[in-house]
Amino acid sequence: MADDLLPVDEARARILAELTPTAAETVALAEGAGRVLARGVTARLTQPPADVSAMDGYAVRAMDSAEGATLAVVGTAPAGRPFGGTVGPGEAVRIFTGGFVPDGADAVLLQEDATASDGTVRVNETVKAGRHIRRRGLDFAEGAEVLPAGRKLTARDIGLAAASNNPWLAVHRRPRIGILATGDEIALPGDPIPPGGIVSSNAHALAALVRASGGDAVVLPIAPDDTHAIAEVAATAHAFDLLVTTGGASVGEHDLIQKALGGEGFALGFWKIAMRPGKPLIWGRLGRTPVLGLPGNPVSALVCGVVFLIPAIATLSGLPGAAAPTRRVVTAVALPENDRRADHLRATLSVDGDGRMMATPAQVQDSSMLATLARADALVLRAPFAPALPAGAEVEAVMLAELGV
Ligand SMILES: Nc1nc2c(c(=O)[nH]1)N[C@H]1C(S)=C(S)[C@@H](COP(=O)(O)OP(=O)(O)OC[C@H]3O[C@@H](n4cnc5c(N)ncnc54)[C@H](O)[C@@H]3O)O[C@H]1N2
Ligand code: MOO
Repeated sequence: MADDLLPVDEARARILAELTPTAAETVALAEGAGRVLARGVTARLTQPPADVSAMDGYAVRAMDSAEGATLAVVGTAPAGRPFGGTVGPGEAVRIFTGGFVPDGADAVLLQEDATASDGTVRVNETVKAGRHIRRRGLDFAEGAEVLPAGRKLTARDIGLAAASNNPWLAVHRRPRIGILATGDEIALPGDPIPPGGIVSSNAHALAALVRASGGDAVVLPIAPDDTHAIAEVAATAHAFDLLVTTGGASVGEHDLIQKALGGEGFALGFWKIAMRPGKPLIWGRLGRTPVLGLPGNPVSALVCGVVFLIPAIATLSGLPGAAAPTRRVVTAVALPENDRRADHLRATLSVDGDGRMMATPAQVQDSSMLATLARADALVLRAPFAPALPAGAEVEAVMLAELGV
């Protein structure tokens, strides 16, 4: 009987449904970029705090400022040093950008439209009431929420939080992701490689993916294919918001993850999904810690990282977790009919003479081939049982660089 394989979207939905955002922590404004607000940011002042000039020129009364009029300059109002008096009939105050518009004035005469001489200024262009004045509260008012909870902070947001006088921000703690690579045959880069062994790439690649997605990655010591060794490392799982394992996910007798975690109270959610690469994905819970068991094949581990781990980190960070955004591109080659597993074809992108984005899937799509994955710009998505497509047909693709992967 064929395996029962869970559809990718359903698997992702089940994973995300079991994750809750991390608690709030307070960080200095300068540390806030890229973090997700746990509480909204409220303006602690009104901006601008009064009517201010948007230009260098003269604060005037519009009714006195028709072309040809001459006004007496009775004071100055640079930014930060308001003029204390009132602008009376026939008077003007020299003003600079950001200066408070003095009482009595209702417009600003642009410096370029004025001729100053000896304590007076001549109006060379009629001024309308309200001209070049930024009204009090134009940008925001004290007490208003300027940034909502759940927002991932951009450089623009940091500027707004600063302007509204917020030196501290309440953000979700970066999700702490434990990464456990298993296998007798794997060795850390630079360490002696056992006979028939392979250098572990998964833990490092996944740690980079976690960091690029806003998480803190903790790479655990490699666990050999031995239930006790895996269980021992897994006993630290409570320290993490999510434990990610790689290897030992499949059906081989050395594929020990489920067996090894069993003794620690592992509750299996699901196993095996309709996806290529990545079929033997495991989802479950070890005590209170969710566990995402990724396949050992390096490309499978990373593609599953894109499809499941990045959205999981988003949800833990307080963002809506969702499938990676896709773009419509054109396949440069004919694609065969797909089988029951949603395919993720590693492809390079180029722009053709008509400006169309063309995707060329690698000819060999083996899930051990990291060089092909590193060269790829995109994952071309092929739904289960998608019909054959001719070259030139449109397909959906995930842009890897946009995800920082
Ligand atoms: N009879 C079957 N065999 C396999 C099936 C199946 O359904 N029936 N599924 C295949 C698929 S699909 C995948 S994917 C792999 C996944 O297997 P495991 O998760 O159990 O992974 P391992 O057997 O431990 O390793 C597979 C492969 O990856 C290498 N590896 C492991 N860890 C790392 C690491 N940290 N860095 C780099 N490379 C790693 C390992 O040496 C193996 O070559 O199973 C298929 N088999
Ligand atoms: O799904 Mo495995 O990931 O095909 O190699």
